[in-house]
Formats: sequence, structure tokens, C-alpha cells
Amino acid sequence: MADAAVEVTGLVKRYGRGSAARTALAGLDLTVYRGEVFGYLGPNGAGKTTTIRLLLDLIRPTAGSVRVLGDSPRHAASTRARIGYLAGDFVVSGGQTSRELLTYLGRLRGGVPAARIAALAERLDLDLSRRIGTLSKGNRQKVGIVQAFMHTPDLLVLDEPTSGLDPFLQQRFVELVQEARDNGQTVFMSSHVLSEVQATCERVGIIREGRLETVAKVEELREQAQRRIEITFADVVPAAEFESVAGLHGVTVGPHPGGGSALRAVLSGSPDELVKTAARYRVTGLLAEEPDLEELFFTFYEREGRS
Ligand SMILES: Nc1ncnc2c1ncn2[C@@H]1O[C@H](COP(=O)(O)OP(=O)(O)OP(=O)(O)O)[C@@H](O)[C@H]1O
Repeated sequence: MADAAVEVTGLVKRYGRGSAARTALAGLDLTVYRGEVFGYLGPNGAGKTTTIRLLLDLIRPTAGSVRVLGDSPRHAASTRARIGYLAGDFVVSGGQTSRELLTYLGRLRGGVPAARIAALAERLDLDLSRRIGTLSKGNRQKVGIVQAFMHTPDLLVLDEPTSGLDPFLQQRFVELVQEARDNGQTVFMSSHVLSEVQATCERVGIIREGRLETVAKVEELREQAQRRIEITFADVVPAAEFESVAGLHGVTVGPHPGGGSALRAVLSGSPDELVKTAARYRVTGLLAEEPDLEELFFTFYEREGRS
């Protein structure tokens, strides 16, 4: 298909042989269109990293085919140069500085202006003059992000790109992805962080046990997501009033150790009605947990299973 950036057909990957063989991918079909940001989600061991390594031709498939930017990745060095890749286990070491490493990698990719490297480093608060060997895990991850983005590749393939980054830097990363999208680049990224997926992706694929379980628009994921909520009030509030709020389940109201009362519940979908109902009383505290992705997969599977 002309407008596909990634096309995966019947992809099978088995590691090992004989009785020790383990099937990581069991016939995966997947299309990512040019210009879209596609989130790749799934529980640990589902096969995300295996898929990504196959896209980059770092490992070879047992069966099936992969096309990236209209090409088989196997023979085309020119195609590789149009891809920005951040490995999940991005490891760099040694006595050189980040600037030296990034300049070297930039040359391999046809030349990246020093100002471009400096601008990305500044946005991520990365000190380019420090030796790589002395950097913390989070700072090494920043080097990984800079090298993936710096040559403005047509396709970015990112494996858990924000692991080890604090929320402030996660937000900076989200901005980089949004800019890449506005620039017409394609992004394929695996993630465990729902908020960054929601902020960047149009579609998400959910993989489980080596098969693509479902592809959904990110809004569908949002509707499905459940968050635990705790609201504390200056006074006791009537549970019955909250039980009728759309999307709110498992409502309990009890005394709060700091005085007043605490309402606990699980919310799916929009918080609008809950907020308006709570606003009738004096609110002293509000907690909303980030939805747990593993739980979300589970509700997705259950729903898909029923339909
Ligand atoms: N080199 C390998 N040799 C043998 N088995 C492997 C190898 N790499 C991965 N596997 C197995 O293949 C399956 C898929 O692993 P993969 O790393 O692709 O999953 P993942 O979705 O990326 O998981 P995570 O979220 O934990 O990174 C797992 O059962 C894993 O144990």
C-alpha cells in the first residue's frame, strides 16, 4: 500500500529450537500509515521488542514479511538512514562525551548540524560536555532520544522511550513527538505510559502473546480507561448522590482521618459529571490515579471477547 510506513504480514518469530523453542510472535499483521503516531502496547513479554527488532532488521523473522518505508529493511542502507531508532535497552558507554558521540552518529547519518544537536539537548536538559560513562540512566536515555530525533527521520521507531525519565522530561518528549507528527514524520512507539500514548498517538495496537489483539483509536482507549478516584470533603456527603453519576462505580463514603469525609470510587470515561456533583460540596482534596495499563488491557480483552 502506497501510504503505509510499516507493513507487517504474517510475522512469526520463534527463539531457540526443539523443545526449548519459544514463540514470541505468532502471525502478526500490522499496518502503520505514513504521518501517523502509532502506539504499541501490551503486557510484559507480549512481543513488542521482538516486533521492533524485526522492523529494524536486527533479528530475522521465522516467517512472514516486513516492509518499512516501502522497502524490505534487509538490504537497504538508504532506508535505514531514514529511520530513527531508540532501543528499549539503549546502552552507550565509554570515555567520549555526548557531544562527540552524537556528532559521530550524525556523520553516519549524512550530517546533522551541531546547532540541531545542541537545541535538542537543551530542551531535554542534557549536558553535552559530560562523559557518557558518568551519566545517570535518565541522562543516557536523553542521549538516546536525541540520536533518534536529530536527523529528522521519516520514521521513528521508539521502544519505551521515556523509561527512566521524570514527568517533566516525559512532557518534553511528548512535545518532540507532536512536532515530528506536525512535520509529517511517522512514529511507531511502544509504551507503558498511558498518558504519553494519549497525548501523542492517533491509534494504538494492543499485542498479547505474539498476536495483535486489537487496533483502536486512542479515544476508545480513553473511554475504556478506569481510574481510581478519591475526593475528600469538609463535611459528610451522601453516597447515593454519587452512585448515580455516569461512569462512577464502587462508590464508598467514609470518615477521613483528617476530618470530614472521603469518597472513593472508580471512574471510567469523562470526569465532567463527577466534578460538577462534587462541586456542590466543599472539596478539600482530590486524587485521580493514572489508569493501570495492565488493567486496561484486561478490560479490553474482556470486552473484545464478549463482542
Ligand atoms: N533472545 C531471546 N531468546 C529467547 N526468548 C526471547 C528472546 N527475546 C525475547 N524472548 C521471549 O519472547 C517473548 C516476547 O519478548 P519481547 O521482549 O518481544 O516482549 P515485550 O513485549 O517487549 O516485553 P517487555 O514489555 O517486557 O519488554 C517473551 O516470552 C520473551 O521471553
